[in-house]
Amino acid sequence: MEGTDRTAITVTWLKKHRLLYVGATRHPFILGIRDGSVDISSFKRWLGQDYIFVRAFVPFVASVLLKAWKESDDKADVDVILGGISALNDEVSWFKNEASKWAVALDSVVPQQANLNYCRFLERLMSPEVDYTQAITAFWAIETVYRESFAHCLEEGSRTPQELKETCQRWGNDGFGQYCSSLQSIANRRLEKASDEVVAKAEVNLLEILEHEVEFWNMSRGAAV
Ligand SMILES: Cc1ncc(CN)c(N)n1
Repeated sequence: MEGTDRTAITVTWLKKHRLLYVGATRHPFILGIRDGSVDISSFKRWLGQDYIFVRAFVPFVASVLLKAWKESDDKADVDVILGGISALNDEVSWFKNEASKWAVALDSVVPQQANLNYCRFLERLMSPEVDYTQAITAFWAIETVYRESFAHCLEEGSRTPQELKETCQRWGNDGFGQYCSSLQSIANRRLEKASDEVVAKAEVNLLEILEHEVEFWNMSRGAAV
């Protein structure tokens, strides 16, 4: 059907790796927020650790912007990524506010191993050997896990506690959903034109991202790291 992209590569991947995707987006930590059973100390641990992650995410997104500017076949990509950087700027301020609300001392949070591993992976993705197609696909995947996870906490039937709703809105709102769709369209467009080697690498990166996301949620729940 004209205008309908039935074979978008990212959609095929999410079906192929459904179990892992569901593991990353329907993790017990998220389900605990959604049904109200979440342990607030877990939430606070997640908050402190995610602040560290987001700070490491900023240079990664800046590297994606640079690659888009140099390599993209569509100038509009830079605008979408710039919007992401602007949202990240708000996100950093939000973390600081939220941390003071919950009495989490961000300066004394020590990054846990799962966080360090994920940040190291981001650094690998920043390397010049990783091309724009791989970088934008990874960017889409990382944002989408949060979008899908937190949107689930706001869907009908959820019993998310009032004091956690704003957190869920941050990534679960429709605007963030639109932004993730824009990233997905860019990723699909690039993947369709990419070599088999780049497509294969991007798929491996997606799997690694989903694994890191699961580990990140595990860490928040206080699992051994
Ligand atoms: C671990 C993690 N993954 C994704 C996001 C979304 N920016 C985040 N803040 N933290």
